[in-house]
Amino acid sequence: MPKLLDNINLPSDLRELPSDLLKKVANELRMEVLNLVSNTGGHLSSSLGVIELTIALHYVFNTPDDVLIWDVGHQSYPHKILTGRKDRMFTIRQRHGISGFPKRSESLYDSFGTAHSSTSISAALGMACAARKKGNLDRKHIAVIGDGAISSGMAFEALNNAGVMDDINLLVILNDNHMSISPPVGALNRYFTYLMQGRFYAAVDNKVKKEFLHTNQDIKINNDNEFSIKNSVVSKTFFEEFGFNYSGPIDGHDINLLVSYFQNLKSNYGLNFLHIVTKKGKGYDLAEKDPILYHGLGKFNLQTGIISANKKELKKTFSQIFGCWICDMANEDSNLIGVTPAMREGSGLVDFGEFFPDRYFDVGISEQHAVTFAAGMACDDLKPVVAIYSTFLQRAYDQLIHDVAIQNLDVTFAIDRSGLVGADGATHSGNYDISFLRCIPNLIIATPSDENEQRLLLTTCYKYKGPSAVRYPRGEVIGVNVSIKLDTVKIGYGIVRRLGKNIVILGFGTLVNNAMIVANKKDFTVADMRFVKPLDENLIISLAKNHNAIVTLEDNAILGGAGSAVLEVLNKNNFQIPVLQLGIPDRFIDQGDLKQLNHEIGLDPEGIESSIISTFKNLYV
Ligand SMILES: Cc1ncc(C[n+]2csc(CCOP(=O)(O)OP(=O)(O)O)c2C)c(N)n1
Ligand SMILES: CC(=O)[C@@H](O)[C@H](O)COP(=O)(O)O
Ligand SMILES: [Mg+2]
Repeated sequence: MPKLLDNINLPSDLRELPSDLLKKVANELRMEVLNLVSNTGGHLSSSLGVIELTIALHYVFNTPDDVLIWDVGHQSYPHKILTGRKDRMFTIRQRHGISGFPKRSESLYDSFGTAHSSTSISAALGMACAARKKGNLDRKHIAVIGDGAISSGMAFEALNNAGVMDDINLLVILNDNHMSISPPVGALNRYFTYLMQGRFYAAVDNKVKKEFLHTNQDIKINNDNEFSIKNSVVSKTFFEEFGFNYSGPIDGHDINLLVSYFQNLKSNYGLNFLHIVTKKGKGYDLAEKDPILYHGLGKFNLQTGIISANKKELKKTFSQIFGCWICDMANEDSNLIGVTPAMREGSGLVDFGEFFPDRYFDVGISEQHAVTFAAGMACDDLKPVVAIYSTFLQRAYDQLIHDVAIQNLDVTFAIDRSGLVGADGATHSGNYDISFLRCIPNLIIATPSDENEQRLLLTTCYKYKGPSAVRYPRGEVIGVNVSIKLDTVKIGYGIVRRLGKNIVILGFGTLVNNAMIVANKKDFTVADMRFVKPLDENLIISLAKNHNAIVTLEDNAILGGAGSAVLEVLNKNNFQIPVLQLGIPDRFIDQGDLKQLNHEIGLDPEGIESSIISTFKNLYV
């Protein structure tokens, strides 16, 4: 059967259709996304939840002239399919393929690059101000933001700013699916439920209503599946108080309803806020039932869904090792507190949250708050561990310096996803943490080379009374035995893993294992430096004295990283020796398979060996 989607390559094609065919387009688009992600992997649940919204937006608004910004952007797959990329979607998240997030360089329809959350309202507001200045009063600026993303401070800063601006053509659409990656947290979420209670809305799928409200004890759904509303009157909403014209909540899966709302809003110049309710994973039963599992995933079989592999056969991940460690440490120390800014599953904190509910805090997408919140607890002798992705810690840099380090507070940062992350690409790479952390006084920085070292260094840093950070990469561990003890090592000391000759490789983090492969072949020396700060100066100088050249190796940006720290030590000691710095080159590295990326930037064993040979060919033969 010919599909409508076959003839839709751009939103202009969509706009040719009568509105009664849009439901059919939605069914086809949903199948297209499902088929795609089952073959490529990617962000599924969120994309399935915005099928009708995406179609209605492109149908009514004049994209790309009207600006459309997807917050986080992990839900942009249907948008990409409708905006000229349908035939290349099979390359999504792969090297040189389509990005998993909106990207300005990829399409005119991607008005703003997103991936880190809660930026959409600020960016849309900025563009709206620019349009006002240029006298372009027709352009609409639309920010689509989820109930998770809108809870972040940055979104509020933008709303606050927008609320006092005149002549701004801005539409904020809150896509409220009652989920972040994990179940929603925080009072704002409670407020959204309250809005649902107070503002009865027509024609919403009762299944959606019921599930949306199931956490709220006050709401009863009677026999004919309607609400008996306890607090049935909401006077002015929070968003109206901010100066927005609020409408909703409406059913975000009713495509005709969305179209009629958008047609009204299109001609309504000013600050508009539309609250829609959707279901994460909509239309794929398995994802509806378990939107967390189907949030971001690898390839899977559409019929059977994700089949969990035999756990014994799989290597653990560094996040799982952290998850075990924090439970063990919490058993030993009742002052330990675990904090996550909305990354419970990814950070390995599911068990900790279950076993220690009183000591577990998911603070929502609020990295800045997470860090200062931990600092506050540390003032009262609690021992917070902030589990955070390297890329998201960037958001909380000032809090780390101003609230933790200057006051020398005892906060441990468990920094996951350091180095390149693969399919999420440049926006999510943790390439900068060594560079941005090592200039902060008081802070200890550890770089474990394997899972046993990870546990040792986590315990060491945790027991240190002051700020500390342990960074480890995304994905599988190396495969060494892990001691179940909670042992510590001496802070600021590295260890020589292999004694060879001529050239010494000073390794930071898991790349030490690649260094060992090269060194075993070429008879070089390898030191696992363990700490970037304090750096083992004595070890560096003594190894420098006994070798002809030094190679530094790290999965951090080459600029300002651990290699630079080694150069500073040599310089301070007036030591002259050739040094080759190996690390992540000074450019943004887009998505791709991690192995392939490491090969491309010369950080796999072959690349390391060939860099050393070409640089030092005269020094070791
Ligand atoms: C600053 C930042 N912190 C954390 C994340 C990780 N993250 C990606 S999507 C997501 C949940 C977003 O929830 P919501 O906005 O409600 O969108 P939904 O997935 O429900 O559609 C989180 C926490 C991120 N992308 N950016
Ligand atoms: C969109 C987003 O920011 C997250 O979903 C992220 O993609 C998770 O990454 P991991 O798969 O590394 O947990
Ligand atoms: Mg959500």
